[in-house]
Amino acid sequence: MSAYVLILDDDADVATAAQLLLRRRYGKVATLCDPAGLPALLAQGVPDVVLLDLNFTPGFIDGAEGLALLDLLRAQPQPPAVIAMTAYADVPLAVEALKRGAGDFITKPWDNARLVAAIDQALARRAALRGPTAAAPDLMGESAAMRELKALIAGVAPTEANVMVLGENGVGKELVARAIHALSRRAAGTLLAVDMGALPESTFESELFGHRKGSFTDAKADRAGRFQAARGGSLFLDEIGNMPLAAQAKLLTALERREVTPIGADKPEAIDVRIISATNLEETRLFDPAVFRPDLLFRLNTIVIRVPPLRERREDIPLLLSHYLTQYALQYERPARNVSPAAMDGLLRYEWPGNVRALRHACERAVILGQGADYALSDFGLPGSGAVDGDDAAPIPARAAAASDMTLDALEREAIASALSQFNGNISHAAKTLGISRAALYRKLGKHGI
Ligand SMILES: Nc1ncnc2c1ncn2[C@@H]1O[C@H](COP(=O)(O)OP(=O)(O)OP(=O)(O)O)[C@@H](O)[C@H]1O
Repeated sequence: MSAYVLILDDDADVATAAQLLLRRRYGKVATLCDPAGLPALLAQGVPDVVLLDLNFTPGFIDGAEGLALLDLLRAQPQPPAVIAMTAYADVPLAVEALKRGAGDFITKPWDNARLVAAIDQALARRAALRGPTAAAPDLMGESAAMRELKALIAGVAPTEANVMVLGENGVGKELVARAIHALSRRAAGTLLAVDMGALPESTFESELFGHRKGSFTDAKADRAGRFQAARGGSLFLDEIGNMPLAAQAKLLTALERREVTPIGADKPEAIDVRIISATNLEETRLFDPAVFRPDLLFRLNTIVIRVPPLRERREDIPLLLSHYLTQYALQYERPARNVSPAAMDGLLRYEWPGNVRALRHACERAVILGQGADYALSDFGLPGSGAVDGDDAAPIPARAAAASDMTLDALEREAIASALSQFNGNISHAAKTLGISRAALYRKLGKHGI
């Protein structure tokens, strides 16, 4: 990650040890042993995090000089997060540092994992302070649940922690993954998405780890795997719960060693990716060792983000409706219309088993097929949403009749939308019904921007 960490310690050995530990993890790690050089260094750029030795001058252990440096750091226009270090487990001094604005403190000799965790947390807090609601602009919703989700994303994004996103079909897990990447220090790198459920076991290693020319019949040239292609960025492993156990073992080895060996290569290659994974598997299934290896789970779910289903944040429905109805009305050049009060009532009460994806498809359908002055509940074509009530206009027009003025492209969209809605957003079932592979369905979803 491209965070800038400064180690301010008069003991050059200590500073170097910390630098060696941290520079593999953070973009820039500088050391400074003479505090007189601090103003000049700050003039060149303020670090994100400073590890500040409080007992700075040898022989002086009251911490006065360290605290003065802390004040100087805190006085910067965009002050760094400061983690105070003390060799003496000097609690009063550490407390004084916390009072003066240090975010955390650790004692020397430090525990490596604790030090890294403290830096990650400091970075997360800084990001959260930048304002969680400004984060994740694509994720719409102002309900308490969505605000909490966005705050969590903003807090977690700048850390290097692997994140597992859980939630039902169509709740927005991929959007969450994209938001995490966009707000992370890897944002300048790529976010590469891999549908783990659609990856055939036979090509699993080649796809993920790459291969060398001639290593098998079809290996006509060297090929980088997804791990190499995402270097410096994030790898989004979608549908992780659908991975066969054998593939899980291979993925685990790569994550444990933090290196992959392309097929036919004699040397492993170090990996530099952050893993964001997602699944719609229920947690009871995910925690079943017969379904998912606990050791792999442990590697992937450092942070778990649960995306709540739409029925648990119904306040977001009007906003999402208005967004998608407007978007599709523009796209299909249809007039802007309101949702009738009765339709709104039905849409608010609907269970939305396919979540936001289903809502989006329902809006598209309503825009294409709706005939009344306002949108009626029946225009949204929700399975089991109940009868059309008094206020609402005509019954749902027959698809065949409406299809005559639709383009082939729009028909394809409509077929995909109704298959997804029929199976509550379940990609595997929808693909089966449409007679195409899951991978092909994903491509079509991308093509239609669904
Ligand atoms: N909060 C939201 N705001 C706006 N659009 C959303 C939101 N959540 C989901 N969507 C839209 O719903 C659709 C499904 O979202 P996404 O692909 O992220 O869901 P998912 O949980 O990854 O689905 P699946 O489990 O089926 O892969 C996308 O079109 C996405 O843009």
